Amino acid sequence: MASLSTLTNTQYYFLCLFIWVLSIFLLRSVFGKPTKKVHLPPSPPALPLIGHLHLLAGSSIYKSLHKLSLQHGPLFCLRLGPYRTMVVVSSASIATEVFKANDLAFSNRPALAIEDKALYAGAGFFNAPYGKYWRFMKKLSMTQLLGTAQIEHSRSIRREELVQFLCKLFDSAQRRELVDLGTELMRFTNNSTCKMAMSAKVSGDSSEAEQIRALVKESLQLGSKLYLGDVLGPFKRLSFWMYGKKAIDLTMRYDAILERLWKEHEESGKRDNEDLMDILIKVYKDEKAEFKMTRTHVKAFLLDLFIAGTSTSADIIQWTMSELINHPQMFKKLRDEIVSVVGTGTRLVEEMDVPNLPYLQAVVKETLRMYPAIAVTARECREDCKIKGYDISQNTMLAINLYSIMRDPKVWDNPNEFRPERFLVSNNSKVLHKHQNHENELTSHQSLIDFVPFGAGRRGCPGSTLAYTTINQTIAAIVQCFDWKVRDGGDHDHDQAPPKVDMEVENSGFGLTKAQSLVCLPIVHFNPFAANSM
Ligand code: HEM
Repeated sequence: MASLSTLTNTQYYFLCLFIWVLSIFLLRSVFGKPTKKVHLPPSPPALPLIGHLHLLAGSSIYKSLHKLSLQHGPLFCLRLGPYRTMVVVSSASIATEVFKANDLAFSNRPALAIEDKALYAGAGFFNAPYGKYWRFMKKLSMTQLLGTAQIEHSRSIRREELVQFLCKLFDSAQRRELVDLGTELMRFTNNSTCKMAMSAKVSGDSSEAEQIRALVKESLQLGSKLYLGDVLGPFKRLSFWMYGKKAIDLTMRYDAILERLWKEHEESGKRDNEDLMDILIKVYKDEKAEFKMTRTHVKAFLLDLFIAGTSTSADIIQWTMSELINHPQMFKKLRDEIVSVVGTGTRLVEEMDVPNLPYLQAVVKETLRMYPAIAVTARECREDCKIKGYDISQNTMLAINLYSIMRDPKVWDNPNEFRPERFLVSNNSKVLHKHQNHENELTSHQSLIDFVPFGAGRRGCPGSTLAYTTINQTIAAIVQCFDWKVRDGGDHDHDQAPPKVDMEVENSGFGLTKAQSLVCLPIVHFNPFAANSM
């Protein structure tokens, strides 16, 4: 008989269905029907027991929710099985009400189905309930771990890894070899994060970074199944029965790497180049710290950083390069801008050049708008509240569709068109819009929250500055150094337009991932590592 952990998705769905049938009758017979009358947001017709779950099957969650919002409006309500209600937000004006007036009420996240048992779930920061631990870690993240000083401090690590990445591309270019840019970018962002976080080895047979890359990939796959287990309501811990062994095995492998690195950090004593693990160990040992972190808290936080920060940045760089290859005039405009700041044939573009490259920043923002790496963010309501006059009760799950908000035609002209200029004050301007959010006035004193690739409010992404830093410089360097030719089978007629990058999106998961990795040929335009160029 197949072990429970090897159940296919279909078998898993049927098992869930069976458990609902059983549990609904048990619970209804014990507790009866709720009596309180609430004014809920509109809702599509539901099926018995499963509610609206069938409407979410077969496609990426953001796509299914976006489609439903076109029929049912920017605020609607879905029933996920008999126990869970999910309210879906799909417009900038409602998101503004959530993130501004009700930010505190929506500052919890739904808990994972196997909480406390694996993946350090109970101790993680990403899923931590709003409370003493989350507030302590948020402050630590913003002031030390992911703050500007630490980002500055780790600049040389990012540059070293970027040079390694570019050298690989120069190598392929010399051999006229196609490069799988998607895979190489994932390796690059992972290596950078591993080194910045805990000075991990990124090359050789025992590369810790390679092991972590594999673990992060497995965690992401498992994570989406564990979130599904949430619809089992009071029985959600049963999903531990199905995926618990896998999750524990994964945690143990990750734990072994971290414990080894922790020991190395303690043995090496005080170091000049403090990484995140050094800072976390210091806080862990600090008897006077506002919150007493456990060893598990430290490890869980580092795991969160890897899961939240590596594939997201790699995906955005890959989408940006795909759009630039498909829009040669934008590629040229960006390269001209870089040359105007850095000069020709002198040096590699650096992080410090980015503030002088507004078009680069606009290109990256436009990619983040069109291809959010996390397309839907989930929150949970901490207390009864109202949105647009509708009742949202405590524990209701809130799905904020960042994709829909950033494609809202009421706010964005031609939202499906890639047009970086929209982020500049005027078409040929060299000035970016001042605020992160696109400037639209809701009232004279309340601006609309409509640019949300990193979410918003207190649970917004604490890694956005690091992400912008990595993405901007990497794109600038790739454009400065290489021209790109898309794989075309070699028989391409030179009178025709060059082949385009396939922009299809993978039909699963929480974000917009490219269905096909970007495979193309780098052609050297400028090599800053050639003699006398650095
Ligand atoms: C392009 C890159 C990235 C994107 C698009 C992105 C996007 C997001 C989004 C949408 C959220 C949820 C926000 C919300 O609920 O309002 C989030 C949360 C988070 N992100 Fe990022 N992120 C990126 C990079 C990073 C990096 C580099 C790190 C750290 C190294 C990071 C760490 C986190 C953490 C820890 C949270 C949880 C925050 C909390 O619950 O309080 N992210 N991110």
